[in-house]
Amino acid sequence: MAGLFSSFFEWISSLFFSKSAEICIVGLQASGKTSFVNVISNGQWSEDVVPTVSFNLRKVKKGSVVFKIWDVAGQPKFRSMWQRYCAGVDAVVFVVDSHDRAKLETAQFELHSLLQQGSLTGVPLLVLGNKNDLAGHATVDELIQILQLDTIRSRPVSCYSCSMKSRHNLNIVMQWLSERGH
Ligand SMILES: Nc1nc2c(ncn2[C@@H]2O[C@H](COP(=O)(O)OP(=O)(O)OP(=O)(O)O)[C@@H](O)[C@H]2O)c(=O)[nH]1
Ligand SMILES: [Mg+2]
Repeated sequence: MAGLFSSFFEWISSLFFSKSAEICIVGLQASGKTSFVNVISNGQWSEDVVPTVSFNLRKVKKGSVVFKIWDVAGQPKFRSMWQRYCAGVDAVVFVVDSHDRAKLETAQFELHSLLQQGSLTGVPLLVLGNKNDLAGHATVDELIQILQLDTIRSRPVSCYSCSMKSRHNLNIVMQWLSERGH
């Protein structure tokens, strides 16, 4: 009963005290960016996701935070667009397929090229090591090392291992993103 009452109270307060956060999601193709947006917006995970062309803009309300989310395509021909959508957002989410170890070096290169852009100065970064439901995925410690996350200065950086399929760690990811709301 107490739980029901507090959920009701949270729902009422979210109607009156909503915050907003603008998020840009980038990363190599097939890392799971669109899957992430699908799972957090309607709970649906699918094996058949159409590769994104250019970008999608979605609005998602979670608790008291309204997220404006740029889901930008990851194929090589679209990567030069990333910086345009990342400029001035409240957080950049960089998604990697932690099971596809052969692509981690390219992910490292693309991440650091993006962060060099002056328009992204100070923007918080969240790195998601997605697909941790697959055996042999890279751990957070491995991702920190291979993606050279410990060399990133002048911005908050966090890294979580997660799975859009099993939803592992999605609560903590959404908590991190909600803290970017204002
Ligand atoms: N096993 C597993 N597969 C996943 C997971 N997340 C996404 N996938 C699959 O990975 C494939 C690519 O997912 P997308 O969400 O389209 O990837 P994307 O990063 O949006 O790709 P682009 O739009 O081309 O940049 C799809 O077949 C998804 O079902 C996960 O957590 N585990
Ligand atoms: Mg996509």
